[in-house]
Amino acid sequence: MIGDAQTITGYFERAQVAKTMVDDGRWSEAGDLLRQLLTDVRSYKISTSNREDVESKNVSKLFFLHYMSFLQAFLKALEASMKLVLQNARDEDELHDAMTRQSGSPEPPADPDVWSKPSPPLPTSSKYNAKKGGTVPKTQPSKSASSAASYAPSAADTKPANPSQGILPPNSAGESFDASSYDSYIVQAVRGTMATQTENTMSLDDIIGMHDVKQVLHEAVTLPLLVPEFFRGLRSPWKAMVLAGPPGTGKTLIARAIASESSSTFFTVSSTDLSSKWRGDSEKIVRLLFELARFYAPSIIFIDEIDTLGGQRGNSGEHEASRRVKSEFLVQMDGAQHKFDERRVFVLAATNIPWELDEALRRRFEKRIFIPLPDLDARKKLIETSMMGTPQSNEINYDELAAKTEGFSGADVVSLCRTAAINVLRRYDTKSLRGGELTAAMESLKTEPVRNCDFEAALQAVSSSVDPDTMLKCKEWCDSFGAM
Ligand SMILES: Nc1ncnc2c1ncn2[C@@H]1O[C@H](COP(=O)(O)OP(=O)(O)OP(=O)(O)O)[C@@H](O)[C@H]1O
Repeated sequence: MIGDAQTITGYFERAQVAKTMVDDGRWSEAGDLLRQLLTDVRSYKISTSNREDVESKNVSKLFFLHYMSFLQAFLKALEASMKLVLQNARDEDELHDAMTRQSGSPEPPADPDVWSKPSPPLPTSSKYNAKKGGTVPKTQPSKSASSAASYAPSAADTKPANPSQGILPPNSAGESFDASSYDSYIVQAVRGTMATQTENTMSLDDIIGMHDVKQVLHEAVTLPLLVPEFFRGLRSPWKAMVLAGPPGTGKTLIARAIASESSSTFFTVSSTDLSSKWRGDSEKIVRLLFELARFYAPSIIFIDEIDTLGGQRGNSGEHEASRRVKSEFLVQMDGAQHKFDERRVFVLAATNIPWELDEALRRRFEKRIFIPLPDLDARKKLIETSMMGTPQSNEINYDELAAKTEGFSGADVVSLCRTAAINVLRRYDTKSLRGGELTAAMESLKTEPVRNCDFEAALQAVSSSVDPDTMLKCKEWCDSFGAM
């Protein structure tokens, strides 16, 4: 048993070392260590030499199995996350190499700040959703599309006839997008990061509260698709809307829900990505984003943190590159609003600091809506919904709990419930349990109801993440410029 325990502890220590390597960006070393560790874990056999009797053998076996399965799951998760990070790092390198080759010289950035601050890794997977009247097939990037060659055109093949081939799926009419005026790495960038589409089956009913916002979105996005003949002339549908409110109030959630409910293609992009990721190519990316949105219409382009893109123009701190991206964005918004009425593109943006918005951009968002913190009813419903499926005691008074969470955002309320659900564990001394005892205790804890005391403890640990001053400023901006 002692030998087994020592070996297992050793595995944990090596796994921790591998994780540190991943955190430090030492991918290759971490990969080697993980591979070796996995081999060792798989081939490890429990020793029986130091077992005295059958009972102790069984206990140690259970203990062993419990930890081995935990360790294997941990290693697998670590390996998967490392692969993802590696892929992102490789994509960024290839993208950068391709751009350098393209321009013929290695950078000297005109905008050093923009170049030197890398954005966090962007999502790489992207799937196309079912659209009205047909299903857009999921993209299966071809071998060449996903390889370095697709990012970095070779001398012999600088520009393929249609770089979207193998990268972009046909639209619902079966047409292929002609991306011949774009380099394939730009198409890949938009396809892989900005054109990520929702696969969710969310509905507006999943959003708690926000009745007015849901109504406006229903009128602006869903109804014009269902009864286009009504939305003519003076009734032509709204084209752009900005949601302003504190963090964690469900702005992103509502964007996803309306895209899903209206069966629209969903493009989601953070403006930080646009303004800093691909210096010099950002304008092209914005252009392609809008072109693709029209091609796969009906579409919703969701821009998170629009303030980053649409900050006050002419500010001394504003970089030339950011200015160009913003100008392109304004041009594209106008294009989306006038020329392609039959190809519905709805631009939805979100911000926590609306007062930072450029005036020109603000005007283009015809609807400017304040997303408040959830009220008492909404908080109660959020608690009830979050707790659904988790055993809970009848003693819990949701009205009282809702009253105690005044000032919480929706995300804070969800966090409170999660903390309370986990607090069940703290009522028991699981630290002293081992092997079969621990397994049995955990099994019975699954059905142990969450009690008032768990919520009380959670309320000590979780508080509102919203700064009241920022929230007030947000509300004041909406009172001055808002339009429901
Ligand atoms: N009205 C709501 N209905 C249901 N869940 C909500 C609601 N508001 C917040 N939540 C919960 O909070 C989480 C965070 O919400 P979301 O990311 O949409 O907020 P956000 O306003 O976009 O935040 P940020 O400004 O930080 O991007 C959601 O995943 C959900 O669990």
